[in-house]
Amino acid sequence: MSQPEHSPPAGLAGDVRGVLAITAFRRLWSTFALSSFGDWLGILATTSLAGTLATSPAAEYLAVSGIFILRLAPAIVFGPLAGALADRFNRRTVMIVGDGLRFLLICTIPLVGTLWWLYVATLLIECVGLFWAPAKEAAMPNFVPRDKLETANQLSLVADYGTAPVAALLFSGLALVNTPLHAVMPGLDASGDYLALWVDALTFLVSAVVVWTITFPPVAHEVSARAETLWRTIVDGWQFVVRTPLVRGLVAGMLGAFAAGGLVIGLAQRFVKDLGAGAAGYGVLFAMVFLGMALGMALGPRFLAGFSRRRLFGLSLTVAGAVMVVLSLIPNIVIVALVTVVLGAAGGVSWVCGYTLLGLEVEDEVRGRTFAFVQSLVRVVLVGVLAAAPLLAAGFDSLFNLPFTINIGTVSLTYTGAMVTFFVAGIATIITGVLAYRQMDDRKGVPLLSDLSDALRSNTHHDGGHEAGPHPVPGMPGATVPFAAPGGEHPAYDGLPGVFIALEGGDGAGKSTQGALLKQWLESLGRHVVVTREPGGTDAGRAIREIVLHGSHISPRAEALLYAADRAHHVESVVIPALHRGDVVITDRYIDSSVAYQGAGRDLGTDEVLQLSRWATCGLVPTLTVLLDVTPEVGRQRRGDVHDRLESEPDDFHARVREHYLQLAAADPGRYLVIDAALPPEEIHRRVRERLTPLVEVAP
Ligand SMILES: Nc1ncnc2c1ncn2[C@@H]1O[C@H](COP(=O)(O)OP(=O)(O)OP(=O)(O)O)[C@@H](O)[C@H]1O
Ligand SMILES: Cc1cn([C@H]2C[C@H](O)[C@@H](COP(=O)(O)O)O2)c(=O)[nH]c1=O
Repeated sequence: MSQPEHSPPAGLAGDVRGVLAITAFRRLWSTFALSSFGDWLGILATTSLAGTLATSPAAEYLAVSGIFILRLAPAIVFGPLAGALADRFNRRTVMIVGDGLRFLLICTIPLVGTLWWLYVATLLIECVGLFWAPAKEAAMPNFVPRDKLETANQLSLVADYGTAPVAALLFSGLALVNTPLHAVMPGLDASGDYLALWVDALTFLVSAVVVWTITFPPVAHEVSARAETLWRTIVDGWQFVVRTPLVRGLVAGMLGAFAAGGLVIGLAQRFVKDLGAGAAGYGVLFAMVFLGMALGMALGPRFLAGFSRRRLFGLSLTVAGAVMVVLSLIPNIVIVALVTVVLGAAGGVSWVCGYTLLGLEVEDEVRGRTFAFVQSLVRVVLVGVLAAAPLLAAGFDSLFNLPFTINIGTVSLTYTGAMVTFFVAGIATIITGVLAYRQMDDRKGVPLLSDLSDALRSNTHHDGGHEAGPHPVPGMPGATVPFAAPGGEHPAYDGLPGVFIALEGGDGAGKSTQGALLKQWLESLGRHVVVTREPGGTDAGRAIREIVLHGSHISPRAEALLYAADRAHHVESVVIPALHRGDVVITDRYIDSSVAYQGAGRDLGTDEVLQLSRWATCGLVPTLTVLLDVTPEVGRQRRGDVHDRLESEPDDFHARVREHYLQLAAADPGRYLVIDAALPPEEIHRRVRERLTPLVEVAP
């Protein structure tokens, strides 16, 4: 994987520069932009040409819709097949051949110049695009580090949709310059469609050449994948989506989002007309949706940088649904226009989160198939919704005898079938969002509102700066710790106002349960509390968590280093800022987990592992560590059937872990509270409170 050639500054612009500094990605991205631009220009030129080539006004309407149907239909029929094939072939080759074929096919349209060939060529171009798109989507995550994938996805979406207005402007410009050109070049038609098609073809040729210059990172599975049967590959891809709860939730959520979006698009014209706003209002509404989407995609993930992406996905969907309900209930064009920005923003956030999560959570081997399934299903849903929306609205009109007007004082509100459809779709989207949230939640036990406010506060802290500057850390060139901490071994940690509590113990000991109870209690005392965890308290940490807990085999030393890496980033970006604000930080696991699990459990040496974590954290030590002492048998019973990599270790591994935890606590009783985890949760909580009361009461 290529690395950035220089260290970029922080912030959105910095992130974007950081990703674009990866030369191979920059080139790949330029091909995305070129191909998308070509697609938009192609849509405009082919639909316009279809209208021109039709022989009557009625035929004109059918000819134009025929182009749209032909653009959507191949995905429904061939989408999964194309995705499976894209996974089996070299992605670079698929992209070069795909762009080359599209160049040739587009050239044939003005050369043949008939409506039937326009249809055939459109169908073939779309079929080629079906192979190109999953190859592109599946290749991209291999070009950027995992923590930059979200920014890369945002850039990819900009390439996908930001090129649409540019193509539209160029299309209009080409129509203008076509008039003098047409006089001297008889091969061009009078309307400028052929000229647009020639330019369109050129974009695909350039894109093919650019892809040809890019070296793709090697993909381990390519050779073995070729040995599988095609049918097996398709079935595996489909089963992967259906059987993996996270991906299932993600795909269902994304389809819900598209269904809602399709419904808004399908009924927007009618809805605006019902509001008495006409074509101008329609234009404004569209502009607002796109403005909102752009804002949501660009700013949402940044504004909530520390917030779980899985939670954000479900949450943004739910917000989108709620906004649709508001839209349906307040039929006033000004309010609708404003609220539509929020709808677009929520849709944009869920879209970028969904794509990022698919890129992160789906293994490279089946990623192409998964993206292809999603893309095909999205199209099926869009076609269905676009067809059903007017029927539904008309059905509601006759069922409820609409329109119906309510007069509230001087305000009169008129409800139509379009609004009832929006209302129903909004409720359905809320349900989808809530289900996706519940199925994908990776912060169970952490209340949503406080999680959100923690993320917002951390963000404000990062972006807003603070009075004391960051401290350079001796021995770590370039690293800084913003402030001093209580109980730290490093002088930079002296005097941090917060309280740092670590919850430790074997798997299933009840740490999350106690963390949630503790937070509730501390908040009732008026303290601000940050509940976090290791591994996975940050975005980068969540990616590390996937590798260490759910990935394939990794060597014990690599595992120890990954936990240390997660910890280093967690401490610097979440724990220290919160302690500086004077918050109480409760972390579910910290250094002792590494010492017990990797040092004793994996037998890597407890001293070495401790040194590694001390270095990673610049010696930040918790104010108090609560050790919930659980036997391997009880822990196993509580965990049930689901086991991650560490949990699947045999009981003697967990016995070594437990033994070492107890040794650590015995060596420093002043800093540990050991509690029998078999006690009832309320009793454990009472004991923790008793010990913590003096610590949290003296603090501000
Ligand atoms: N004191 C207790 N007595 C009995 N059951 C408990 C107790 N505390 C928690 N449990 C139950 O045990 C299970 C594991 O609890 P919890 O998720 O809080 O543990 P954990 O240590 O955070 O787990 P892990 O480390 O595996 O993530 C849950 O079903 C929870 O309801
Ligand atoms: C921090 C840390 C964790 N582990 C292990 C311990 C658990 O099996 C998992 C974390 O899962 P949980 O559900 O969040 O308890 O990872 C470890 O081996 N080393 C560590 O440093």
